[in-house]
Amino acid sequence: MTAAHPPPATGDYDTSHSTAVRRYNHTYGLVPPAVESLETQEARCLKQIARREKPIDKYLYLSGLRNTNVHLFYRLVTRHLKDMAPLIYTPTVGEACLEWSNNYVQPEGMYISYADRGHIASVVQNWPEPNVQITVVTDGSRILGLGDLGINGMGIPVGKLALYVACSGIRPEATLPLTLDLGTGNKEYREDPLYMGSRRDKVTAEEEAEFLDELMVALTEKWPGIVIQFEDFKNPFPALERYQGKYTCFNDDIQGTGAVILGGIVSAVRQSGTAVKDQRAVFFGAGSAGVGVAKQIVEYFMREGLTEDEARKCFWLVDTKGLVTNDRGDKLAEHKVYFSRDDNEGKQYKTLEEVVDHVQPTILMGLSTMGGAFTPDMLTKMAKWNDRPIIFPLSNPSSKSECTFEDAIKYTNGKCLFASGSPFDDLEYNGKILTPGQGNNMYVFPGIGLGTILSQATTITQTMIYASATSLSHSLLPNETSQGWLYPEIGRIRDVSVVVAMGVIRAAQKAGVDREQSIKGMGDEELEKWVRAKMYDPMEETERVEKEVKTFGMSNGVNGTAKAGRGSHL
Ligand SMILES: NC(=O)C1=CN([C@@H]2O[C@H](COP(=O)(O)OP(=O)(O)OC[C@H]3O[C@@H](n4cnc5c(N)ncnc54)[C@H](OP(=O)(O)O)[C@@H]3O)[C@@H](O)[C@H]2O)C=CC1
Ligand SMILES: CC(=O)C(=O)O
Ligand SMILES: [Mg+2]
Repeated sequence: MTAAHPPPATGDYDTSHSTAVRRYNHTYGLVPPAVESLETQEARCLKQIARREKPIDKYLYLSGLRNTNVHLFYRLVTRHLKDMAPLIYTPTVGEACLEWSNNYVQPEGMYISYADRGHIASVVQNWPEPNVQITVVTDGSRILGLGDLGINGMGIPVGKLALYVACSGIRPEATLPLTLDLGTGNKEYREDPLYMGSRRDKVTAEEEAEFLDELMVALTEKWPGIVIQFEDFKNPFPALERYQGKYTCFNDDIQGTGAVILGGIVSAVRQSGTAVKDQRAVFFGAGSAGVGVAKQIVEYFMREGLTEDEARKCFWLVDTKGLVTNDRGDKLAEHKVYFSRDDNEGKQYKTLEEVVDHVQPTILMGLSTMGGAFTPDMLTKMAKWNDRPIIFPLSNPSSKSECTFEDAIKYTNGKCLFASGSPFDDLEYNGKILTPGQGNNMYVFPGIGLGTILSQATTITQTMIYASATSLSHSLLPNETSQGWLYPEIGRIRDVSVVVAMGVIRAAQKAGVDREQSIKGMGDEELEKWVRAKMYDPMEETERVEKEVKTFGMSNGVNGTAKAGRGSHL
């Protein structure tokens, strides 16, 4: 009998590993003989990506890479984030979700069905990784602006967690993409023979609540301290309310988006030249993101000296029925009530156009899922009423953006302060290259997660979320600020995540929800060093494994039974 040894993990097939590591990991002979430099590996990957024309094919290639050579995948993504983010995240992840069941090759994460209620804990036990630190969970019911995609929404937890690893250095094996199969209202999918979820209608809100209660217990019993990020639920407010003081969790669409847009608005308001008290914000979309963003900005306006009522009155929210007012005649969803207007003098404004004309806003915010809703006429008027109109079409993916960067620039004569949810290319205007901001929660959630994990926070407080926004706004470099950018260069996102994580850690300490004792007395410089040292760096992985084998290989023999390749966790 030969001694049993664990099967190789995906990182073990890395062609950058030396012969000694391959022998140690029992992968010798299972990969081509050349021991390759990172540059050679990268050149091959870039060549393979370049020869695929469609973004979805590039996405599928990258998924394959992640599943067969995880560290190489992250080396590529971290070194080329500006080019890779649109392929592994929005907009391409939207297409990947739409076609998830058609393109299925491997699981990518965990699926838990409504039929599993009563024994969710035993399903969770099947996840092979012992040290999960963070999960992104969706029920697939509002995937980007694409509607209810059921379990095809798995692309979102997978994509968000890939950004956690690439942007804030959580180790890949410490992440759990989780999709809840609670039925779907998507009839087309239910009737599609290739759809891989349950073919039942979506469970009721009460059934979902009961299911989530059991899930939260199961997750935290298996992995105490796990950070739970709720993502792309159609109605996420009840769960946030139920769990936010009890578990280490947050809702990315309400709170992460609120924070990232607040981070950008602080600079935009400053550059607009209009005082906070004179800002008038029309929000197209009064859902989780719209209300989440508006609430964060209210808090900012209050810190700038407005009373809560004055701050609240700076917002006009528009949904499918028009301007949200007290006397509209329908029963308002609870989350809309706070912003409902009482100064419309009985008149109802049914369309965005009417509201825009009525309010003459300084800020036009789009979180509506309605691509193209900001018309040339509205954009032109925004430029007529304001020196620097703030135009944020934030819906994802690109096809749902309320306007393009090109149109915003064209119809405001280059005057607007712009950020979109999905990326747009730079463009030349009047001989100048203009760079659009990307107001996407990807600038904050990696830092929120990292800061929460590192401080071992028991809950994620509102002050931690607010700190992520202010830290983001302080993370711009002088050359970025001087060009009028609202968000930092995307390629610097690892550094930005460190700044955000530090802000979150400090806020956790201040709120008294932190448990990591060793960093309590650290100054900022020492803390930053400590945070950076805790981050997974795919560029150092080959060397780290090499060292590990040298150390442990000596005691275990070249074909030792211990396994190299798994890093120590954060
Ligand atoms: N940039 C970023 O980081 C983020 C962007 N988003 C994007 O924001 C969008 C909305 O997300 P979320 O708030 O969670 O979704 P919700 O479903 O919670 O909200 C959508 C809102 O838009 C309104 N709406 C939908 N269709 C129309 C229409 N035809 N006319 C007027 N209003 C309409 C809805 O009205 P009603 O209430 O009447 O149904 C609702 O208020 C998505 O595209 C998502 O991708 C979300 C999170 C982060
Ligand atoms: C970015 C994001 O979270 C969304 O569009 O839902
Ligand atoms: Mg989302």
